[in-house]
Amino acid sequence: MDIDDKGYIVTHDSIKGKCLVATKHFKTDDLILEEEPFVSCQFSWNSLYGYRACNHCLCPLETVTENVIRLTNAAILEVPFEEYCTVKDKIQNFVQCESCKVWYCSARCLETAYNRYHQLLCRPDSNDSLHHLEELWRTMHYPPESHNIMLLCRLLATIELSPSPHTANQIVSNFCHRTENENEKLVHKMLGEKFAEQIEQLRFGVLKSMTIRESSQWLTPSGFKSLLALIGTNGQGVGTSVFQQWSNNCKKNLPPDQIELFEQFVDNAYDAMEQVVGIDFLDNEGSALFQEHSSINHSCFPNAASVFNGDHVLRLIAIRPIEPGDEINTSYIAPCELIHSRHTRQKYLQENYVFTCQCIKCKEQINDPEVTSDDDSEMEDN
Ligand SMILES: C[S@@+](CC[C@H](N)C(=O)[O-])C[C@H]1O[C@@H](n2cnc3c(N)ncnc32)[C@H](O)[C@@H]1O
Repeated sequence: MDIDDKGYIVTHDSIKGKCLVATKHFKTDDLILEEEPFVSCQFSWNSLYGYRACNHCLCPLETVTENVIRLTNAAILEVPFEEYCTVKDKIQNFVQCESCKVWYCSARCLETAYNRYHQLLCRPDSNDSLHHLEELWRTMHYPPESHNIMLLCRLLATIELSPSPHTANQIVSNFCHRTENENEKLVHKMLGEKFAEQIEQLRFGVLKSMTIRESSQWLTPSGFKSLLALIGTNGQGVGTSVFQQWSNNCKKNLPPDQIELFEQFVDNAYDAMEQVVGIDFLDNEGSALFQEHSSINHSCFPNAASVFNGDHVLRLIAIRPIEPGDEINTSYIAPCELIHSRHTRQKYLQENYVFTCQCIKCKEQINDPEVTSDDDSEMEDN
Protein backbone atom coordinates (compact mmCIF):
# COMPACT_ATOMS: atom_id res chain seq x y z
CA MET A 1 0.00 0.00 0.00
CA ASP A 2 1.38 3.45 -0.84
CA ILE A 3 0.08 5.72 1.89
CA ASP A 4 -0.31 9.36 0.94
CA ASP A 5 -2.17 12.30 2.37
CA LYS A 6 -4.62 12.71 -0.51
CA GLY A 7 -7.55 11.13 1.33
CA TYR A 8 -7.33 7.86 -0.59
CA ILE A 9 -4.88 5.09 -1.42
CA VAL A 10 -4.68 2.46 -4.14
CA THR A 11 -4.81 -1.07 -2.71
CA HIS A 12 -5.07 -4.48 -4.37
CA ASP A 13 -7.86 -7.03 -4.20
CA SER A 14 -7.27 -10.59 -5.42
CA ILE A 15 -10.46 -10.59 -7.54
CA LYS A 16 -11.04 -6.97 -8.54
CA GLY A 17 -7.38 -5.95 -8.92
CA LYS A 18 -6.58 -2.32 -8.02
CA CYS A 19 -9.06 -0.57 -5.71
CA LEU A 20 -9.31 3.03 -4.50
CA VAL A 21 -9.84 3.14 -0.72
CA ALA A 22 -10.65 6.21 1.41
CA THR A 23 -8.21 7.20 4.17
CA LYS A 24 -10.41 10.00 5.51
CA HIS A 25 -14.06 10.93 5.89
CA PHE A 26 -15.80 12.51 2.89
CA LYS A 27 -19.24 14.01 3.21
CA THR A 28 -21.79 14.08 0.39
CA ASP A 29 -20.71 16.47 -2.42
CA ASP A 30 -17.07 16.59 -1.25
CA LEU A 31 -14.44 16.58 -3.99
CA ILE A 32 -12.37 13.38 -3.65
CA LEU A 33 -9.99 13.95 -6.54
CA GLU A 34 -9.51 16.13 -9.58
CA GLU A 35 -7.52 14.80 -12.51
CA GLU A 36 -6.31 15.83 -15.97
CA PRO A 37 -6.40 12.96 -18.46
CA PHE A 38 -3.28 11.17 -19.64
CA VAL A 39 -4.87 11.51 -23.06
CA SER A 40 -8.31 12.56 -24.36
CA CYS A 41 -10.01 12.97 -27.73
CA GLN A 42 -13.37 14.04 -29.16
CA PHE A 43 -15.39 11.27 -30.83
CA SER A 44 -15.13 11.13 -34.62
CA TRP A 45 -18.80 11.43 -35.58
CA ASN A 46 -19.33 14.09 -32.91
CA SER A 47 -16.60 16.22 -34.47
CA LEU A 48 -17.73 15.50 -38.05
CA TYR A 49 -21.29 16.61 -37.22
CA GLY A 50 -20.03 20.04 -36.17
CA TYR A 51 -19.95 19.77 -32.37
CA ARG A 52 -17.34 22.47 -31.93
CA ALA A 53 -14.93 21.68 -29.09
CA CYS A 54 -11.31 22.52 -28.30
CA ASN A 55 -9.14 19.91 -30.02
CA HIS A 56 -7.27 19.38 -26.75
CA CYS A 57 -9.47 20.00 -23.68
CA LEU A 58 -12.90 19.54 -25.36
CA CYS A 59 -14.33 22.78 -23.94
CA PRO A 60 -17.10 24.28 -26.12
CA LEU A 61 -16.08 26.67 -28.91
CA GLU A 62 -19.54 27.99 -29.77
CA THR A 63 -21.75 30.47 -27.97
CA VAL A 64 -25.02 29.30 -26.43
CA THR A 65 -26.93 30.99 -29.27
CA GLU A 66 -24.85 29.24 -31.95
CA ASN A 67 -25.33 25.98 -30.04
CA VAL A 68 -29.12 26.34 -29.84
CA ILE A 69 -29.39 27.36 -33.51
CA ARG A 70 -27.36 24.30 -34.54
CA LEU A 71 -29.12 21.77 -32.29
CA THR A 72 -32.61 22.99 -33.19
CA ASN A 73 -31.79 23.35 -36.88
CA ALA A 74 -32.59 27.07 -36.57
CA ALA A 75 -36.08 26.49 -35.13
CA ILE A 76 -34.89 28.77 -32.28
CA LEU A 77 -32.73 31.73 -33.27
CA GLU A 78 -32.38 33.71 -30.07
CA VAL A 79 -31.41 32.82 -26.50
CA PRO A 80 -32.37 35.03 -23.54
CA PHE A 81 -29.85 36.02 -20.86
CA GLU A 82 -26.93 35.55 -23.26
CA GLU A 83 -24.73 37.45 -20.80
CA TYR A 84 -24.54 34.16 -18.83
CA CYS A 85 -22.84 32.38 -21.73
CA THR A 86 -19.30 31.53 -20.61
CA VAL A 87 -17.88 31.23 -24.13
CA LYS A 88 -18.59 34.75 -25.39
CA ASP A 89 -15.69 36.37 -23.51
CA LYS A 90 -13.23 33.66 -24.53
CA ILE A 91 -13.65 33.81 -28.31
CA GLN A 92 -10.70 36.18 -28.71
CA ASN A 93 -8.43 33.48 -27.23
CA PHE A 94 -9.39 30.79 -29.77
CA VAL A 95 -6.48 29.74 -32.03
CA GLN A 96 -6.03 27.38 -34.97
CA CYS A 97 -3.18 25.04 -35.75
CA GLU A 98 -1.50 26.94 -38.59
CA SER A 99 -0.98 23.77 -40.55
CA CYS A 100 -4.07 21.51 -40.22
CA LYS A 101 -6.43 24.28 -39.03
CA VAL A 102 -8.00 22.45 -36.07
CA TRP A 103 -9.21 24.80 -33.34
CA TYR A 104 -8.10 25.21 -29.73
CA CYS A 105 -9.64 27.30 -26.95
CA SER A 106 -6.28 28.91 -26.14
CA ALA A 107 -2.62 29.15 -27.13
CA ARG A 108 -1.90 27.05 -24.02
CA CYS A 109 -4.03 24.14 -25.24
CA LEU A 110 -2.48 24.40 -28.72
CA GLU A 111 1.03 24.30 -27.27
CA THR A 112 0.26 21.44 -24.87
CA ALA A 113 -1.36 19.38 -27.65
CA TYR A 114 1.48 20.09 -30.08
CA ASN A 115 4.17 19.07 -27.61
CA ARG A 116 2.39 15.99 -26.30
CA TYR A 117 0.98 14.40 -29.50
CA HIS A 118 -0.21 16.78 -32.22
CA GLN A 119 3.12 17.28 -34.01
CA LEU A 120 2.97 13.57 -34.97
CA LEU A 121 -0.71 13.64 -35.92
CA CYS A 122 -1.05 17.02 -37.67
CA ARG A 123 -2.33 16.25 -41.20
CA PRO A 124 -3.33 19.20 -43.43
CA ASP A 125 -4.06 16.90 -46.39
CA SER A 126 -7.59 15.45 -46.09
CA ASN A 127 -6.45 12.55 -48.31
CA ASP A 128 -3.85 11.45 -45.75
CA SER A 129 -3.87 7.88 -44.40
CA LEU A 130 -4.71 9.07 -40.86
CA HIS A 131 -7.92 10.64 -42.17
CA HIS A 132 -8.65 7.38 -44.00
CA LEU A 133 -8.15 5.47 -40.75
CA GLU A 134 -10.67 7.74 -39.02
CA GLU A 135 -13.15 7.23 -41.88
CA LEU A 136 -12.66 3.47 -41.65
CA TRP A 137 -13.36 3.66 -37.91
CA ARG A 138 -16.55 5.63 -38.55
CA THR A 139 -17.80 2.92 -40.92
CA MET A 140 -17.29 0.37 -38.11
CA HIS A 141 -18.61 2.44 -35.24
CA TYR A 142 -21.80 4.48 -35.55
CA PRO A 143 -23.26 6.89 -32.97
CA PRO A 144 -23.95 6.74 -30.08
CA GLU A 145 -20.17 6.54 -29.80
CA SER A 146 -18.31 4.97 -26.89
CA HIS A 147 -14.83 4.25 -28.23
CA ASN A 148 -12.39 6.12 -30.35
CA ILE A 149 -9.52 5.14 -32.67
CA MET A 150 -8.05 8.65 -32.48
CA LEU A 151 -7.67 8.26 -28.71
CA LEU A 152 -5.51 5.25 -29.47
CA CYS A 153 -3.43 7.26 -31.99
CA ARG A 154 -2.99 10.09 -29.47
CA LEU A 155 -1.90 7.55 -26.88
CA LEU A 156 0.76 6.15 -29.22
CA ALA A 157 1.92 9.65 -30.22
CA THR A 158 2.14 10.60 -26.52
CA ILE A 159 4.45 7.64 -25.89
CA GLU A 160 6.55 8.52 -28.97
CA LEU A 161 7.02 12.13 -27.85
CA SER A 162 7.40 11.45 -24.15
CA PRO A 163 10.74 12.53 -22.61
CA SER A 164 10.72 9.01 -21.09
CA PRO A 165 9.01 6.56 -23.46
CA HIS A 166 9.80 3.72 -21.03
CA THR A 167 7.78 5.43 -18.26
CA ALA A 168 4.99 6.27 -20.70
CA ASN A 169 4.79 2.62 -21.83
CA GLN A 170 4.72 1.59 -18.18
CA ILE A 171 1.82 3.97 -17.46
CA VAL A 172 -0.14 2.50 -20.37
CA SER A 173 0.60 -1.08 -19.21
CA ASN A 174 -0.61 -0.17 -15.71
CA PHE A 175 -4.08 0.78 -16.85
CA CYS A 176 -5.51 -2.73 -16.76
CA HIS A 177 -4.18 -6.24 -16.82
CA ARG A 178 -6.23 -8.83 -18.63
CA THR A 179 -5.80 -12.25 -20.10
CA GLU A 180 -5.65 -12.71 -23.90
CA ASN A 181 -9.04 -14.36 -23.74
CA GLU A 182 -10.62 -11.40 -21.91
CA ASN A 183 -9.03 -8.97 -24.38
CA GLU A 184 -10.46 -11.00 -27.25
CA LYS A 185 -13.97 -10.86 -25.74
CA LEU A 186 -13.72 -7.12 -25.10
CA VAL A 187 -12.54 -6.29 -28.60
CA HIS A 188 -15.27 -8.51 -30.01
CA LYS A 189 -17.75 -6.47 -27.97
CA MET A 190 -16.27 -3.16 -29.23
CA LEU A 191 -16.13 -4.05 -32.91
CA GLY A 192 -19.00 -6.50 -33.35
CA GLU A 193 -19.26 -9.67 -35.42
CA LYS A 194 -16.63 -8.85 -38.05
CA PHE A 195 -14.06 -7.96 -35.39
CA ALA A 196 -11.30 -10.37 -36.42
CA GLU A 197 -10.99 -8.85 -39.88
CA GLN A 198 -11.60 -5.28 -38.67
CA ILE A 199 -8.96 -5.38 -35.98
CA GLU A 200 -6.30 -6.17 -38.58
CA GLN A 201 -7.60 -3.42 -40.89
CA LEU A 202 -7.33 -0.97 -38.01
CA ARG A 203 -3.87 -2.17 -37.00
CA PHE A 204 -2.57 -1.81 -40.57
CA GLY A 205 -4.27 1.59 -40.76
CA VAL A 206 -2.36 2.77 -37.68
CA LEU A 207 0.95 1.31 -38.92
CA LYS A 208 0.48 3.09 -42.26
CA SER A 209 -0.44 6.42 -40.66
CA MET A 210 2.19 6.79 -37.96
CA THR A 211 5.93 6.30 -37.60
CA ILE A 212 6.22 4.11 -34.54
CA ARG A 213 9.51 3.49 -32.72
CA GLU A 214 9.02 3.67 -28.97
CA SER A 215 5.51 2.22 -28.81
CA SER A 216 5.97 -0.73 -31.21
CA GLN A 217 4.99 -3.27 -28.51
CA TRP A 218 1.38 -2.06 -28.94
CA LEU A 219 1.35 -2.64 -32.70
CA THR A 220 1.86 -6.42 -32.72
CA PRO A 221 -1.42 -8.36 -33.25
CA SER A 222 -1.77 -9.18 -29.54
CA GLY A 223 -0.39 -5.80 -28.36
CA PHE A 224 -2.96 -4.00 -30.51
CA LYS A 225 -5.77 -6.17 -29.15
CA SER A 226 -4.76 -5.38 -25.56
CA LEU A 227 -4.54 -1.66 -26.42
CA LEU A 228 -8.08 -1.71 -27.83
CA ALA A 229 -9.29 -3.68 -24.79
CA LEU A 230 -7.54 -1.20 -22.49
CA ILE A 231 -9.37 1.67 -24.15
CA GLY A 232 -12.60 -0.34 -23.96
CA THR A 233 -12.39 -0.89 -20.19
CA ASN A 234 -10.65 2.30 -19.06
CA GLY A 235 -11.92 4.82 -21.60
CA GLN A 236 -14.01 7.30 -19.63
CA GLY A 237 -16.69 9.24 -21.51
CA VAL A 238 -16.21 13.03 -21.43
CA GLY A 239 -19.04 15.45 -22.20
CA THR A 240 -19.17 19.25 -22.38
CA SER A 241 -22.03 21.57 -23.24
CA VAL A 242 -22.21 25.36 -23.50
CA PHE A 243 -25.99 25.10 -23.07
CA GLN A 244 -25.54 23.27 -19.77
CA GLN A 245 -22.96 25.83 -18.58
CA TRP A 246 -25.22 28.73 -19.53
CA SER A 247 -28.19 27.05 -17.84
CA ASN A 248 -26.22 26.47 -14.59
CA ASN A 249 -25.09 30.11 -14.60
CA CYS A 250 -28.64 31.33 -15.13
CA LYS A 251 -29.93 29.17 -12.25
CA LYS A 252 -27.24 30.57 -9.97
CA ASN A 253 -27.54 34.23 -10.92
CA LEU A 254 -30.98 35.12 -12.27
CA PRO A 255 -33.35 37.10 -10.02
CA PRO A 256 -36.43 35.05 -8.94
CA ASP A 257 -38.80 36.97 -11.24
CA GLN A 258 -36.83 35.86 -14.33
CA ILE A 259 -36.65 32.17 -13.48
CA GLU A 260 -40.01 31.26 -15.01
CA LEU A 261 -39.07 32.79 -18.38
CA PHE A 262 -35.74 30.96 -18.25
CA GLU A 263 -37.36 27.61 -17.42
CA GLN A 264 -39.94 27.99 -20.18
CA PHE A 265 -37.19 28.72 -22.69
CA VAL A 266 -35.14 25.70 -21.54
CA ASP A 267 -38.18 23.37 -21.84
CA ASN A 268 -38.92 24.64 -25.35
CA ALA A 269 -35.28 24.40 -26.39
CA TYR A 270 -34.98 20.80 -25.14
CA ASP A 271 -38.19 19.85 -26.98
CA ALA A 272 -36.86 21.34 -30.22
CA MET A 273 -33.42 19.73 -29.77
CA GLU A 274 -35.00 16.37 -29.06
CA GLN A 275 -36.88 16.55 -32.34
CA VAL A 276 -33.82 17.52 -34.39
CA VAL A 277 -30.85 15.64 -32.89
CA GLY A 278 -32.35 13.52 -30.07
CA ILE A 279 -31.58 13.80 -26.36
CA ASP A 280 -28.53 11.51 -26.61
CA PHE A 281 -26.76 13.94 -28.92
CA LEU A 282 -26.72 17.29 -27.15
CA ASP A 283 -23.11 17.46 -25.95
CA ASN A 284 -19.57 17.63 -27.27
CA GLU A 285 -18.44 14.11 -26.53
CA GLY A 286 -15.23 12.17 -26.42
CA SER A 287 -13.31 9.75 -24.25
CA ALA A 288 -10.20 9.91 -22.10
CA LEU A 289 -7.83 7.83 -20.01
CA PHE A 290 -7.26 8.92 -16.40
CA GLN A 291 -4.49 7.30 -14.36
CA GLU A 292 -5.89 7.59 -10.82
CA HIS A 293 -9.51 7.31 -11.81
CA SER A 294 -8.82 4.07 -13.67
CA SER A 295 -8.25 2.34 -10.29
CA ILE A 296 -11.90 2.82 -9.38
CA ASN A 297 -14.06 -0.28 -9.48
CA HIS A 298 -17.75 -0.47 -10.19
CA SER A 299 -20.43 -0.86 -7.53
CA CYS A 300 -24.19 -1.24 -7.99
CA PHE A 301 -24.43 0.90 -4.81
CA PRO A 302 -21.81 3.57 -5.66
CA ASN A 303 -20.57 6.18 -3.19
CA ALA A 304 -18.94 8.47 -5.77
CA ALA A 305 -19.59 9.90 -9.24
CA SER A 306 -17.36 11.35 -11.96
CA VAL A 307 -18.34 14.78 -13.26
CA PHE A 308 -17.02 17.24 -15.85
CA ASN A 309 -17.36 20.96 -15.58
CA GLY A 310 -16.84 22.32 -19.08
CA ASP A 311 -13.63 20.57 -20.13
CA HIS A 312 -11.81 17.21 -19.89
CA VAL A 313 -10.75 17.62 -16.24
CA LEU A 314 -12.49 14.91 -14.21
CA ARG A 315 -13.80 15.55 -10.71
CA LEU A 316 -14.68 12.62 -8.47
CA ILE A 317 -17.42 13.66 -6.04
CA ALA A 318 -18.80 11.78 -3.01
CA ILE A 319 -22.51 11.08 -3.53
CA ARG A 320 -23.00 9.78 0.02
CA PRO A 321 -20.81 9.86 3.14
CA ILE A 322 -17.60 7.80 2.84
CA GLU A 323 -15.64 6.60 5.88
CA PRO A 324 -11.91 5.80 6.17
CA GLY A 325 -11.38 2.20 4.95
CA ASP A 326 -14.39 2.26 2.58
CA GLU A 327 -13.70 1.36 -1.02
CA ILE A 328 -14.52 4.30 -3.31
CA ASN A 329 -16.73 3.12 -6.17
CA THR A 330 -18.53 4.67 -9.10
CA SER A 331 -21.16 2.95 -11.22
CA TYR A 332 -20.27 1.81 -14.74
CA ILE A 333 -24.04 1.47 -15.30
CA ALA A 334 -26.21 4.59 -15.78
CA PRO A 335 -27.70 5.59 -12.37
CA CYS A 336 -31.29 5.00 -13.54
CA GLU A 337 -30.39 1.41 -14.51
CA LEU A 338 -29.16 0.48 -11.02
CA ILE A 339 -32.70 -0.43 -9.90
CA HIS A 340 -32.62 -3.49 -12.16
CA SER A 341 -32.29 -7.01 -10.75
CA ARG A 342 -28.91 -8.50 -9.82
CA HIS A 343 -29.23 -10.91 -12.72
CA THR A 344 -29.72 -8.10 -15.26
CA ARG A 345 -26.94 -5.91 -13.86
CA GLN A 346 -24.51 -8.80 -13.82
CA LYS A 347 -25.41 -9.80 -17.35
CA TYR A 348 -24.90 -6.23 -18.59
CA LEU A 349 -21.50 -5.90 -16.87
CA GLN A 350 -20.39 -9.29 -18.11
CA GLU A 351 -21.39 -8.49 -21.69
CA ASN A 352 -20.02 -4.96 -21.77
CA TYR A 353 -17.02 -5.09 -19.44
CA VAL A 354 -16.34 -8.84 -19.21
CA PHE A 355 -16.35 -9.17 -15.40
CA THR A 356 -18.63 -10.70 -12.80
CA CYS A 357 -19.60 -7.96 -10.39
CA GLN A 358 -18.42 -8.56 -6.81
CA CYS A 359 -19.88 -5.39 -5.26
CA ILE A 360 -21.62 -5.29 -1.85
CA LYS A 361 -25.09 -5.07 -3.39
CA CYS A 362 -24.50 -8.07 -5.68
CA LYS A 363 -23.11 -10.05 -2.73
CA GLU A 364 -26.16 -9.15 -0.59
CA GLN A 365 -28.50 -10.21 -3.38
CA ILE A 366 -26.66 -13.45 -4.16
CA ASN A 367 -29.74 -15.56 -3.37
CA ASP A 368 -32.08 -13.52 -5.60
CA PRO A 369 -33.64 -15.55 -8.44
CA GLU A 370 -31.66 -15.62 -11.70
CA VAL A 371 -34.55 -14.22 -13.71
CA THR A 372 -35.16 -11.13 -15.78
CA SER A 373 -38.23 -9.10 -14.88
CA ASP A 374 -40.16 -7.38 -17.68
CA ASP A 375 -38.74 -3.96 -16.76
CA ASP A 376 -35.22 -5.36 -17.08
CA SER A 377 -35.41 -6.70 -20.59
CA GLU A 378 -34.86 -3.27 -22.20
CA MET A 379 -31.48 -2.89 -20.48
CA GLU A 380 -30.45 -6.38 -21.50
CA ASP A 381 -31.32 -5.60 -25.12
CA ASN A 382 -28.98 -2.57 -25.17
C1 LIG B 1 -11.23 0.56 -14.84
S1 LIG B 1 -10.66 -0.96 -14.21
C2 LIG B 1 -10.76 -0.70 -12.47
C3 LIG B 1 -9.45 -1.03 -11.78
C4 LIG B 1 -9.08 -2.49 -11.84
N1 LIG B 1 -9.46 -3.14 -10.60
C5 LIG B 1 -7.59 -2.68 -12.13
O1 LIG B 1 -6.93 -3.45 -11.46
O2 LIG B 1 -7.09 -2.04 -13.06
C6 LIG B 1 -12.05 -1.96 -14.54
C7 LIG B 1 -11.82 -3.42 -14.24
O3 LIG B 1 -11.80 -3.67 -12.83
C8 LIG B 1 -12.49 -4.89 -12.50
N2 LIG B 1 -13.71 -4.54 -11.73
C9 LIG B 1 -14.27 -3.33 -11.61
N3 LIG B 1 -15.36 -3.37 -10.83
C10 LIG B 1 -15.50 -4.64 -10.44
C11 LIG B 1 -16.49 -5.32 -9.64
N4 LIG B 1 -17.52 -4.68 -9.08
N5 LIG B 1 -16.34 -6.65 -9.48
C12 LIG B 1 -15.32 -7.33 -10.03
N6 LIG B 1 -14.36 -6.74 -10.81
C13 LIG B 1 -14.46 -5.42 -11.01
C14 LIG B 1 -12.87 -5.50 -13.83
O4 LIG B 1 -11.82 -6.36 -14.23
C15 LIG B 1 -12.93 -4.29 -14.76
O5 LIG B 1 -12.75 -4.60 -16.11
